[in-house]
Amino acid sequence: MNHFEYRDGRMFCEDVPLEKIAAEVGTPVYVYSQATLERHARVFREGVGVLPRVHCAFAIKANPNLGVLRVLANQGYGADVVSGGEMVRALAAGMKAKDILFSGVGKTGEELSAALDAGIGQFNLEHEPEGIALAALAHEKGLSAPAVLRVNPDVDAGTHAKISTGLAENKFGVPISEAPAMFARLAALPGLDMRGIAIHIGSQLSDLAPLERAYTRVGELIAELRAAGHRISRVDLGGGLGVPYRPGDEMPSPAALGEMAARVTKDWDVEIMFEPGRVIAGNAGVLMTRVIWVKPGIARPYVIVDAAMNDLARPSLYDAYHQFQAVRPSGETMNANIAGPVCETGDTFAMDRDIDSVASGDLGVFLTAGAYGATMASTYNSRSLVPEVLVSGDRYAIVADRIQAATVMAAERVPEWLP
Ligand SMILES: Cc1ncc(COP(=O)(O)O)c(C=O)c1O
Ligand SMILES: N[C@@H](CCCC[NH3+])C(=O)O
Repeated sequence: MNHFEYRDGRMFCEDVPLEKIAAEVGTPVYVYSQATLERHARVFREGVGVLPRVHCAFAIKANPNLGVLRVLANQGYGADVVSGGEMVRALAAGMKAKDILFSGVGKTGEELSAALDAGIGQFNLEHEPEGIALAALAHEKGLSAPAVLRVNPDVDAGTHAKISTGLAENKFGVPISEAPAMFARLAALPGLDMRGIAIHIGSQLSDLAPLERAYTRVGELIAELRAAGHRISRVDLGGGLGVPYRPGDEMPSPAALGEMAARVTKDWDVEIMFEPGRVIAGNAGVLMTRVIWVKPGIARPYVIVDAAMNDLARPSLYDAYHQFQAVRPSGETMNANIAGPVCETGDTFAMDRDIDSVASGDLGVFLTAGAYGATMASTYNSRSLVPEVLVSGDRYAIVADRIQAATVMAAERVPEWLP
């Protein structure tokens, strides 16, 4: 069931007309459906639930809003975090420290120390010096840090180059060929409790085959590590499942992922972690915007909307496609470019696209904006930071305020030596 649907010719999120949110909160604004978040969380958990021992940690970089995180915490999700800031959010949202795992190639000593103090459940080590530093910090505190080694399986995930993470040339993980010797050295350190292996080969994967190749390589590595006498109790299989952005896009389901993972891992006898991000949040949110002008262009008009690349960076960053729909469609269509007000030629959301006809003042939405949307927003061009709204049934709450340029400016100052 889709929780963004038209009723009487206008788009609703659950039982709230989007026009009401636009009138009361203004635009641009992100709108999330709690029911969709809950459904996605349940469907993913049930899909991978065919594995005997499995934990789900939401990759909170996809959507770190506190309200959204609370919904997922209530669904039993832990968190995959990549910074001290994300850890603080996960804890504030009610996720238990033991259900938090810490990924990322550049964890600082300060972040590692804070995570040890918080008692998080798993450190995903990205290279040996990081493991040595963590071991020393933990030993000093009289602790033993639960850790897994992230390996780079050198598998082409078949996704956009900028969101591919499992190729040898990418910065993530250690070469799988070097993993056995490195694992042995790390396991020998006091202060580290080396429990297993982690991988994550990329995001927006539309095919399970690269994941299956990567999992298979991990299976071979586990056998090798066990043969060398290591106890392997945990494997983190990362995230990456894609979502449909365009009408007709077909993506593997969580159930298909679960079936494949159960088959490949059947003899592993370990706890399995998953770190889904986009598949949980992507289609649970839209970015609502108002048309400012329809400006004539050479081949087709530019629909200038009040959202811009600073609010939703994916189209300008990855040429990503986000479907545009009018909140109150007239039934007519037009061929147009859609652009924002930012002073960059690349501040476009769509070029040469057939869309619902819109005119100045009309509302529209960019779909599938719940993941890597608001979280990547900035205040470029001194625009406000975009607000976020969570809908549940016929209620809505503003879960992130619009931060005005003046508020951002209040944190800046002119040095006293300047006249
Ligand atoms: C280590 C790690 N885990 C999980 C994710 C979440 O990925 P996705 O949103 O594609 O599920 C990412 C982002 O690609 C990541 O880097
Ligand atoms: N920001 C990317 C995903 C990055 C995944 C993080 N490892 C996107 O919008 O598609």
